[in-house]
Amino acid sequence: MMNNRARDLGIALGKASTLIEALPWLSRFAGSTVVVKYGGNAMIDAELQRSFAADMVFLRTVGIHPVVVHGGGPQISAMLTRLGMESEFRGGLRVTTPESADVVRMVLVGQVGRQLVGLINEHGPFAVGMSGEDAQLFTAVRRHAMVDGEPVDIGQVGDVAHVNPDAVTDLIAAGRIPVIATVAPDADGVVHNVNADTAAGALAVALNARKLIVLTDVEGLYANYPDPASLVTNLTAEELKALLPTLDAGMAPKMEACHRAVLGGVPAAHVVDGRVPHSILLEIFTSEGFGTMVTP
Ligand SMILES: Nc1ncnc2c1ncn2[C@@H]1O[C@H](COP(=O)(O)OP(=O)(O)O)[C@@H](O)[C@H]1O
Ligand SMILES: CC(=O)N[C@@H](CCC(=O)OP(=O)(O)O)C(=O)O
Repeated sequence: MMNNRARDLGIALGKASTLIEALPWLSRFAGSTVVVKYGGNAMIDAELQRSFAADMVFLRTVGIHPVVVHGGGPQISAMLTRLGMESEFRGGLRVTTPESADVVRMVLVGQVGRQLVGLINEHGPFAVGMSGEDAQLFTAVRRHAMVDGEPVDIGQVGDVAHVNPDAVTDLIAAGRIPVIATVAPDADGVVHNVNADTAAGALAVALNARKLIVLTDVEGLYANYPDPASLVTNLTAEELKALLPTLDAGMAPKMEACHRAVLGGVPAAHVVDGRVPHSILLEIFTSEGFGTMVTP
């Protein structure tokens, strides 16, 4: 039987080797911007939210610039239910009336965004919440959902037509962590509901990010969903392009965002399991990486 001293030494050596394994990644990514999309389904547990906040502060402390784009789909649906309103999705996107657009904005900006800002700021004066409306961060253009190959009108739902990166880079230069809610005005000032994966992909391109990391509630992309043996660890943009039309509602916007990011010059886009505490750190600072990685 192993004595306690030998066991403690083994644990200590394991910790030291984890730290030393991080060294090349720490120097490689210092000074770069990483866009992290934090999905509403990965936010359900308070402990996970706290570890997510600590991870963002960890990245900032080692000289990486994290930019958080958050979702909140389940939280919007819960609020709509409380208000006696229906949630309807077409092609993975929420059908958004002027009334539900108000609720989307209230929940993303006033509830989910505030919560994340508060958790990050338990560590110091770092996080600043904003939405696509602030400093003209995003200009939206109305989009349709694709259902059975046909475009369907789903109301006030937008894609990102234009990004003002200064709105974010000014905050980064001041040492802040931007926490972004994805509602955005169109050219006429009408606020649109933008899917958070979509917005994160567009923002990663506009910021010349080193990585886009999408945190969700599944290990990564399954080629043959839901067979866990079909987890795809790496794929190129071209391989992904072939898969996109086959993907179901939840995964489609994420993989489209990864595709848009790498085609737009982001060197790597990842989908990782937000249910695993510190999965972002495992992805960035270990040689094996974590989840699914898309490269150009
Ligand atoms: N091919 C696939 N691989 C992995 N997950 C998939 C796939 N197709 C559909 N999904 C579903 O997508 C979900 C993630 O999307 P979603 O629920 O919108 O999460 P989020 O709130 O993080 O944006 C997974 O929980 C899974 O049920
Ligand atoms: C147009 C559209 O569908 N918008 C999303 C915005 C929030 C989101 O994307 O949240 P998750 O990342 O948690 O799914 C919605 O209304 O649910």
